[in-house]
Amino acid sequence: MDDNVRPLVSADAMDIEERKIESALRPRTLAEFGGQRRVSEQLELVLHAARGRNRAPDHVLLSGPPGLGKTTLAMIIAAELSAPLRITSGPAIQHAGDLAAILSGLNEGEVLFLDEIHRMSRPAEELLYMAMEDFRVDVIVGKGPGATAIPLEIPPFTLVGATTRAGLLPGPLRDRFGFTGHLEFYESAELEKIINRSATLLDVDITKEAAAEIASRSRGTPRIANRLLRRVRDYAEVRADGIITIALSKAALELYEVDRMGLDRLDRSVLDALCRRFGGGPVGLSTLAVAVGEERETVEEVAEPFLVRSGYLARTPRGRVATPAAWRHLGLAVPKGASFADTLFDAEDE
Ligand SMILES: Nc1ncnc2c1ncn2[C@@H]1O[C@H](COP(=O)(O)OP(=O)(O)OP(=O)(O)O)[C@@H](O)[C@H]1O
Repeated sequence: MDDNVRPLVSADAMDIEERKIESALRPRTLAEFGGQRRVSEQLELVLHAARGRNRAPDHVLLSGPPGLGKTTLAMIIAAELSAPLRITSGPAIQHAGDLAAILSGLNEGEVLFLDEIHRMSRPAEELLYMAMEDFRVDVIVGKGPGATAIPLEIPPFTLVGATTRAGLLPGPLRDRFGFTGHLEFYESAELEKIINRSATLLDVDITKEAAAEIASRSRGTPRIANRLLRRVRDYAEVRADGIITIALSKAALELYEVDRMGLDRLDRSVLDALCRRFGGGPVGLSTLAVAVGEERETVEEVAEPFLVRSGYLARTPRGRVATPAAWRHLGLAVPKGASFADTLFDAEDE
């Protein structure tokens, strides 16, 4: 896929400057963390109780699509416990020894954030089971029949695991988390508040209607809301007087090809391939990913959750299927006798 076809939502397309701004916009406390009321309240309780007992809280698993606040919550957990935070990720831990080194370097009460925990190697995962439960790891010294396991004590710590694919975690690993929080997509009103907060931090003037317009195109995702706000701010500064009005937001978002339902180029190209090339499906995920020139994971983790939630795409045992709403969204006639069930949800009032 050529570079300017990269979706505005793709995390890897973010440059360093963007990451810095993203980090500056992160809420620092649970009180500042908007939305996810249930998870916030539950976490508040877990942390409060742990503080009262003066003990490290249970391990926490956070799951949900990208950009909903898992990293932010891990940082907040550490801050609320006044504990240092160590950050690593599943793909960075390919050998059990990598994990043993990290764990043995932890101090008492520290919070270890393990992002993309579902992508850790199997031997590392097994080592983690023991560390989570017994605060101990066995370090294997030597090879073959002469190898010996030397037990190593680890000070009590709290693991915060994050995953976009909770279903991929083996049961024994999932069971070792004392608290699991599933993050849901945000309501527009919640995103509007997040946009207003970010606008204040960025010192940008935005009208209430404009904040609502950006929120409604942000796919239920704060990261996207903040990113769209920054792009609209660029537009306002370059083409107008810096103030973000509703007309200006609409013009800017049109330029960035984010449509009124919040679909971007990647979403539309997935739907387009599904309808025009595969007659609405069913089609396998890998074939669909090749057709749009993206990684399978990008289609599955970035585009699909929103398309499914918005009622444009259905996952069936035989593959991905476009719903009637998808055909209509692309301005195409809904074919008669196609394989989808007409009872599938309809995203638009058309
Ligand atoms: N509840 C919230 N209130 C305000 N801002 C939020 C909230 N949740 C997330 N954000 C903002 O969205 C951005 C992305 O959040 P974060 O990095 O925590 O997401 P994530 O779920 O860890 O994503 P990934 O799975 O891609 O790592 C951050 O800049 C953060 O400021």
